[in-house]
Amino acid sequence: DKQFLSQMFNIGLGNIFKQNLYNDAPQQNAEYDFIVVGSGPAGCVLANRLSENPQWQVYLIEAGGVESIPHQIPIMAAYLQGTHSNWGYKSVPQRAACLGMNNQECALPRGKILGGTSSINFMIYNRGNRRDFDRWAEFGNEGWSYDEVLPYFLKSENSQVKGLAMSPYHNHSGPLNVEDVRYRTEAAKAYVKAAQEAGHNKTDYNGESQMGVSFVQANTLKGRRHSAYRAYIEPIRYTRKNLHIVTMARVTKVLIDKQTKQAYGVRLLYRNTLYTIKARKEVILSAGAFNSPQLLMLSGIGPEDNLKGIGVPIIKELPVGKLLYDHMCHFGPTFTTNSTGKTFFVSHTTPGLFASFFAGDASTVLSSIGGVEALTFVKTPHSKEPHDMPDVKFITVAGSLASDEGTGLLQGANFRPEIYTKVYKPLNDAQTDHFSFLVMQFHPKSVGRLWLHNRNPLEWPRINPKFFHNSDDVEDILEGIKEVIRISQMPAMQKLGVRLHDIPVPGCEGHNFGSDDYWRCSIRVMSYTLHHQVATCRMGPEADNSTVVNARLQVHGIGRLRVADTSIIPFPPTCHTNAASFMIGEKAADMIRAEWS
Ligand SMILES: Cc1cc2nc3c(=O)[nH]c(=O)nc-3n(C[C@H](O)[C@H](O)[C@H](O)COP(=O)(O)OP(=O)(O)OC[C@H]3O[C@@H](n4cnc5c(N)ncnc54)[C@H](O)[C@@H]3O)c2cc1C
Repeated sequence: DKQFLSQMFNIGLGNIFKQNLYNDAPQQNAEYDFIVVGSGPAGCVLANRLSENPQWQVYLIEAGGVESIPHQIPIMAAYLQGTHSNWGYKSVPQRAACLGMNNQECALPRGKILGGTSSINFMIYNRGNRRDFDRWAEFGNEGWSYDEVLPYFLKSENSQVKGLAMSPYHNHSGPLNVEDVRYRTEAAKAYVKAAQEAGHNKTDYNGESQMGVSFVQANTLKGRRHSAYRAYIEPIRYTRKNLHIVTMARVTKVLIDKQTKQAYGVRLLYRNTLYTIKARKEVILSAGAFNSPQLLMLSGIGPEDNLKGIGVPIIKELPVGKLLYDHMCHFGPTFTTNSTGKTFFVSHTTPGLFASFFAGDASTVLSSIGGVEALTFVKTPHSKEPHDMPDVKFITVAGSLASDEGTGLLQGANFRPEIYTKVYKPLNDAQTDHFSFLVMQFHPKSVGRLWLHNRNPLEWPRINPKFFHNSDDVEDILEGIKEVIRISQMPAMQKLGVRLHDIPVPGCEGHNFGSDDYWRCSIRVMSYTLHHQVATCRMGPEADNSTVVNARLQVHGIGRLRVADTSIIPFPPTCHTNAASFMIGEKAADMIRAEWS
């Protein structure tokens, strides 16, 4: 069966064929109206919306390739991190977090593919708290309050979630599909009930209030991944003649006139040749929270000390990469039930399952979005946030690191093998039914940064998220873990015989299992980022020396250059970041259209 899985990975001939046939290979000194660098959600939206104007020639440049069969199968999400669709970044070794990872390096995957990270992510659709956006606006970003961004969330959404047909918070005619996950385990159903027994309301977390529990809303279409590529590019790729797309092409620099401080194009590496591509109107960086700042710095826009240190002439001094927020979580706790044989393990996969999936059956385990089933937004007792602002979230996941038997998830997250062999393999061996929680903190006090250690554009930026340098962040997650355990003791859970899986994680055996100190230790060992890096090109008024772009997403002091992706988000949001990236793309496209039309 494992062999069958690996064979599935190697299929994709149709895509390779398409990629060669429809690739708009660069021509030296070619000119377009807009150059969009990077095809994540923001880049795909921009490419689509700007090319709605037939007068405008748009060039979308993507460093990676195209989706193939495994990208479509939601349960395989974690495996995609082991493929070329992932840039494969790792943090510098951490001293206060990721202690369970090889060399204490946290894995920081990012999509390198047409569709960007939306083609390898876990497909959770989650927009954020009203107060997040109101805070962006209060920070000096005119036009970004909740009431002003909601129309752009709606514009992108095609909701098919049951019970939301009449909700003013949802649209049913946008390009990006949102639906329920049809495959649901008994444990998840019991959990949603138990959370309500514990006092958490059932809610639509993308609606009036986030607070409470809900089954997850997913970016899938009939049970298959619906990425930015599928939603915004595929439907127009072969028909819209003014949209030009090149894949496997890497932008190495933005070209900026030193006198006028105007961007006029990009340098592009394609099949070992460097090209100059020119923009008549604008260059838009949508290369993601690591690569947009990297490209700015390679182009002479960044902190003076860093650029001087690597010998890049400075065009504009700005605090690019000086801020980096992310959402850390604790992988666990895991709970067992008193049954066996129901939990999905990868060795249960059969060719028949794949056959029914591709025949259109969206109800099998293959449509489960990497095992994610329910979300609970919680304000813990020690939180000083307003009453409607959660500080932690619980992600209910079918199974655990045992589900893929120590393969995709373990390797993708860079966990040391003994984490699996000691803590999770016993669940495999006994085929014990179980489920887990990722307990995530929304508003960390720890702040990281990103910098370049040389000017080679093909090298990784250095990334130090400094997770848990402020131990208040650990305390928030500890509060969350205690609440999860309380919910597990509710009648609906007890009917399944739910109990805490109590094998201590390696490195924490010295603490009494279940004590606060045990969990504090476990939080630092089993730290697992949810990959919501933001603020590396922070949006805000120019007078604020922590910001890189203004509210129109224009780089301060540079003409014809914008950044539009999650790097502009000024504060850690109360959500996952994919939906926001679509919203940013929609809003950016509207602003650009208004300015150039
Ligand atoms: C494993 C994982 C799981 C996640 N799960 C979820 C989830 O379930 N729900 C959720 O809301 N969020 C999730 N996220 C986060 C979310 O997917 C991202 O925040 C979002 O997709 C970011 O979009 P973006 O447009 O900012 O950039 P990206 O999607 O990162 O896109 C950037 C694109 O630019 C390209 N690029 C970069 N540099 C260059 C260059 N020099 N030249 C050409 N192209 C370049 C990249 O290859 C990439 O395609 C997850 C992230 C990860 C990594």
